Amino acid sequence: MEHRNSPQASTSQPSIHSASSVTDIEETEEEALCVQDVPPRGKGLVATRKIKRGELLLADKPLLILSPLSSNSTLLVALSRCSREQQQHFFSLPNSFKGRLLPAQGIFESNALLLPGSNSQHENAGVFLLASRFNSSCAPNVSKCWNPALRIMLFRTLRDVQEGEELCFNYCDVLGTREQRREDIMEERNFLCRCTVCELDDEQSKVSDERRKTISRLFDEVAACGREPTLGMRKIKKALRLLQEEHLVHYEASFYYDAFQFCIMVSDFMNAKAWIRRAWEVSCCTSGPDSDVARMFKLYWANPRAHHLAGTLPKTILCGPER
Ligand SMILES: C[S@@+](CC[C@H](N)C(=O)[O-])C[C@H]1O[C@@H](n2cnc3c(N)ncnc32)[C@H](O)[C@@H]1O
Repeated sequence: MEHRNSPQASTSQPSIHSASSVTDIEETEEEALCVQDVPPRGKGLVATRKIKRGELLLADKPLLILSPLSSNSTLLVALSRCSREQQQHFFSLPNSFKGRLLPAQGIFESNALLLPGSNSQHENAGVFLLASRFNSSCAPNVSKCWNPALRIMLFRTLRDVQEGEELCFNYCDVLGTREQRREDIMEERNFLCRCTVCELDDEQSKVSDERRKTISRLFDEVAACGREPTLGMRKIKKALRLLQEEHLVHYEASFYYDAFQFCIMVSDFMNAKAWIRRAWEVSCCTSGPDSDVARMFKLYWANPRAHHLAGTLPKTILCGPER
C-alpha cells in the first residue's frame, strides 16, 4: 500500500471553502481571527466568527528567514535591517528559553517555523509576527503550509470552527501518548504543553492515549494488508472512527487514499471515487487546493482507472465512506 501521510458515496460537487485571491485572503484575515489572552497558554489566536472547514484564515509573510541554527549575532544582524517597529514587535514575542539562550535567539527558537521545500540542502526557518501567536494543540483545528514560490505561510481550518474557539496547529507529532508529546515539545520548544487534550484528567487522557496508539498501529497494519482488501477496509474504518473521536482530521487523507487503493485494486470504481473525493477534500484543508497532493487526488477522482493498481486483484464490491 502506498501511504500519504502528509496530511468526502457521492461524486457531486465538493464542500471546500477557500479564498481564491489575495483580496479574499486579506478580507478573511481581517474578520476571522484576533489576538486574545488564552490562559494558561499566554496570548493566542481566536476565531471572531464561525469559520468553515478549509477556509484560508491567514497568509503571513515572515519577518525573517534564516537557518534554524542561526546564532544570536546572526539574528541581530538580520534584525538591524528591520524597521524599529518590527524590531519592537519581534522582542515582544514570547521567549521560553529565558536564562538558557540570549534574548534574540530565545525568541527565535520559541517562535520560528520551519519552511520546508524552500531549499532542499539548507532548511530555513521563518519568524512571523501575527502567526507567532498560534499556540500548539494536540487536536489542531488549523493546518499550515509554506508556499515557497510566494514566500508566504498559509493557514487553513481543518474543521468548522465556532466563534470564540482558539485556533491552533500542532508544533509536534500528535500520535504519541501525552507523555511522549509533552516530552517532544519540552525538548524542542522548552515548555509544558497545556492544550485541551494534554489538560484532560488522567482517566480521559488514558483513553485518548490508547486511541492514538491504536491509530499509529493501524497505519502499519493497513499498509501490510496489500492483498487482503476486506481486512484492510475494516482496519481503515476503525482508524477513521478513532481519528474522529480524537479530532485528528489531518491523518484522515492517508486512510482515505488507502481505501481508494483497495477499491481500485478490486475494480470497485464507484466506492473508489467516493474515497478519493474524501482524500481530496482533506488535502485541500491540509495542503491547499493547489498542492501537488490535492491535484493528484483530484485526477484520480476524475479517472480512478488511471491508478497503477487498478484491477490488480479479482473483482468485488467493498464499501464506501460513512457520513
Ligand atoms: C509561538 S508562541 C505562541 C503565542 C504565545 N502564547 C504568546 O503569548 O504570544 C509559543 C509560546 O506559546 C506558549 N504555548 C504555545 N502552545 C502552548 C500550549 N499548548 N501549552 C502551553 N503553552 C503554549 C509557550 O509559552 C510557547 O513558548
